[in-house]
Amino acid sequence: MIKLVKAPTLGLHGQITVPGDKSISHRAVMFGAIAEGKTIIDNFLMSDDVMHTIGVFRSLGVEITYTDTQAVVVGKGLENFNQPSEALNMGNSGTSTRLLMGLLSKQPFDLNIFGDESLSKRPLKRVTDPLSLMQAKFKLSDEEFLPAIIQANNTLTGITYRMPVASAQVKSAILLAGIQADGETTVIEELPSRDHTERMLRQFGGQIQAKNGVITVKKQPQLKGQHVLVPSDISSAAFFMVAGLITPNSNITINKVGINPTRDGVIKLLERMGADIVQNKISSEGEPLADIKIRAQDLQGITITGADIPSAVDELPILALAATQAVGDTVISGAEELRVKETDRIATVISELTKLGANIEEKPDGMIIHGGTPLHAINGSALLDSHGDHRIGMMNVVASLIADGDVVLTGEDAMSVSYPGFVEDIAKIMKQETL
Ligand SMILES: O=C(O)C1=C[C@@H](OP(=O)(O)O)[C@@H](O)[C@H](O)C1
Ligand SMILES: C=C(OP(=O)(O)O)C(=O)O
Repeated sequence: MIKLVKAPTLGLHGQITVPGDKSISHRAVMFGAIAEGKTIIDNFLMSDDVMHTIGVFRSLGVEITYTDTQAVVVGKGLENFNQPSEALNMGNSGTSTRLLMGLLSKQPFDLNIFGDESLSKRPLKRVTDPLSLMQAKFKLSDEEFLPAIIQANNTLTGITYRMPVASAQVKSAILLAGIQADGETTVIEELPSRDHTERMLRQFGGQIQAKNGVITVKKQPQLKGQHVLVPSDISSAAFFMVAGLITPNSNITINKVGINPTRDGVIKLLERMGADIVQNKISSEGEPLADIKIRAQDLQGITITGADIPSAVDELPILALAATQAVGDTVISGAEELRVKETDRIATVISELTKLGANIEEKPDGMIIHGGTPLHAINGSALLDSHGDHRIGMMNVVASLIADGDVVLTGEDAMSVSYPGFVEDIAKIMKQETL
């Protein structure tokens, strides 16, 4: 349990560099492991989720070493993994689970996989349905959940698959099987989801075609180890963007954030709410980067619909907090995917923010946030809970910056799933009133 503190009246100030991108760090380890030779990954995210991806490949015999911000993977190729002696632990990580169900769907031995309580409630048929059409074989608990077995298999065949949900994890699982399959594999997306898998496959020397939501891969010749520079994670930066906007008198810069257009929905949505966000672009060979400048500002309520969700899917909790401070209502619809994340994020956002006086109506596919509520611990004190969900934990920490009364947070350990050191980094930009 930790005591949370209100920001000083002088606001939040200074520069902050958030850790490396989680989605890209997972993928860099995966591509590094199946490539030939060494992959060096800089600004690597050393978080609980990514450690589970590392753990899986170590169990498969891949040599991986790391320091604070760099990882080195000595690739083995797809056909030389060792049979692990134990079940593979995916921890809390949906990305590890779903991508690896595709990547490891053509191994000569069974792979037992399991995860924590939250991950064991998250749906997997969305990946096993298309992968089974490709002739991969799985056994799921209750035909949907972990623990599961990725069964031994020596054939994969390409398919054409129209995505029923916008999900980069499903798309990536199919593409990672597609690069080992006979024939062509095509994924058709209605709405664009994050394209880090496609970009990284190209960087590792692979061939992929992607145009207007139609993405095609074939069996690849041996990929080659690379030097990967991971951008700072926009999903982590989002907590600082909203903290800077809603905490009076703030003025902060968030350094070298990844602004891939399939991920920058949080910036677009905050701009629609009236935020003036300065993006100083930095030239880079890989993913696009920018320093982002934020000042405290008044915001207006907006309407967020299904088409807005994929590029901001993990940022909806912190956007909901921003909406509690906006003038007017913010209506979020088409966001049913939030119900199958680490928690039901529609329910947990509402349960936590209402403890601080927010006025939010629950809808099956979203919420209506009635803005303009000064946040305060009801009856003077509030016990917030991360519910084991890193993004709910971090939303609570940011909410406490503007909340009156005594606020404490339980389940703070969850934040290390994507951002170890988040509370310490928030403390760094709290300018002391005596300065
Ligand atoms: O591919 C990825 O790295 C991710 C995709 C998204 O999940 P879905 O594919 O389920 O939308 C996102 O919520 C998750 O945090 C990371
Ligand atoms: C949903 C998330 O991750 P994952 O699906 O990898 O557990 C997230 O990071 O918010």
